[in-house]
Amino acid sequence: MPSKKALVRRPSPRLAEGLVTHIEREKVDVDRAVEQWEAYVEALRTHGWETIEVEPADDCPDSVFVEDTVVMYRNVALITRPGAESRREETAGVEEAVARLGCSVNWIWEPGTLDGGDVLKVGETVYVGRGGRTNAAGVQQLRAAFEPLGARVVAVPVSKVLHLKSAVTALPDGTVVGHIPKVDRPSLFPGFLSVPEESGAHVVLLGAHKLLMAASAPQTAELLTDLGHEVVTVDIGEFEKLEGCVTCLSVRLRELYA
Ligand SMILES: NC(=O)NCCC[C@H](N)C(=O)O
Repeated sequence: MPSKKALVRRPSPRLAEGLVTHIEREKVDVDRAVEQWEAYVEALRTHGWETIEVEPADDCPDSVFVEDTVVMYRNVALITRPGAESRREETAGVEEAVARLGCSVNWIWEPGTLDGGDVLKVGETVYVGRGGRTNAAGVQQLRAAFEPLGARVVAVPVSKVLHLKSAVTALPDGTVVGHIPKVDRPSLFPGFLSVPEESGAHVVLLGAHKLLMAASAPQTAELLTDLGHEVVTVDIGEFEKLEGCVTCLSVRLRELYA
């Protein structure tokens, strides 16, 4: 049976020092962030996901954004080489966690850089954002890792936001959702739905038509509910101050067989 496991990583006490690239820095309340993280993890559990905590990386301020350190395709875990040097030490603990789960492990190597936030899977299509964190060598290495497994890798430019998945994610039916002012080339996606809020572009598929979204996108939640989806919301305001989204706080492992 397909698995419903999700990797998560407890916030570092140094979270407030996390990187900020495209927005003004705002003070982060770490205690509040921990509460928000716990509620996020609880939402995953409530909707049927077994959460697995990666060993915390207290010296790495951005380590809670675990999605950036590994990309899954089938049972292969591609350990990334994050574009920001300050994030490179985050990968060791994640590598150990996925190896323990029985994944095959592969790596992005120098000179490649790639952040998991730049990778969006829609069926067998793997979109990869070529932007501030993922370089051309990273894209090539991702192709080399996943195309032999049947993936169709499509590279798309990202210039307006941190990661591809800060701009677009996908609904269960494959429709790509994005907030137009933040999307470089909406026409690259076969089915594109424009949403009214930037954080409305971030959905985590909890299963069937259930979507996890940030509480900061009420109009998009209404739009998607009206299209027959069930929307579950969480407040992740402290992580949004660091350019984090609902997607980046977990890595869903859907194709491991127990
Ligand atoms: N995949 C994501 O959306 N990751 C967010 C990473 C935020 C972190 N402050 C960073 O700049 O790397």
